[in-house]
Amino acid sequence: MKIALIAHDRKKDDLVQFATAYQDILAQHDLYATGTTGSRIQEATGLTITRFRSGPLGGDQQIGSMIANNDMDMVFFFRDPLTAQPHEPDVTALVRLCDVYHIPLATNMGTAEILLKGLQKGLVDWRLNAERRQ
Ligand SMILES: O=C(CO)COP(=O)(O)O
Repeated sequence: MKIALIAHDRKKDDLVQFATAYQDILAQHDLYATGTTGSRIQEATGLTITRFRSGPLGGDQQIGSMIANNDMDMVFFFRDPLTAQPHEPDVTALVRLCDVYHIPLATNMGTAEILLKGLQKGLVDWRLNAERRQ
């Protein structure tokens, strides 16, 4: 499975904590992240992560491009609902593409835990068998 990990600045500690707690599961998958989030998780866990640009510099759009190419299976995007982002249109676009392509998306820790436990139990395997859409 290809999994994207993204967090806004005030949510990065949460995502690092999450990735640390579940690193054994995450290590079994191909991980992608926006620039700064990826660095933080790599430092904390040693997980191998393909890093894109920082979110405000296009990283959200790079991950969105993978989704549009049906090349991403799950997204953990810990958004900060209390801080305006300079690249808000990119944030909205990424969430929208997840909905367009039926990509499981967790935007907070509560959903993230359920999603990852579901992944571990094989509940998301339908993605691997699904017809590739273009
Ligand atoms: O801004 C982001 C998501 O919208 C995240 O980008 P960084 O991981 O580079 O901080």
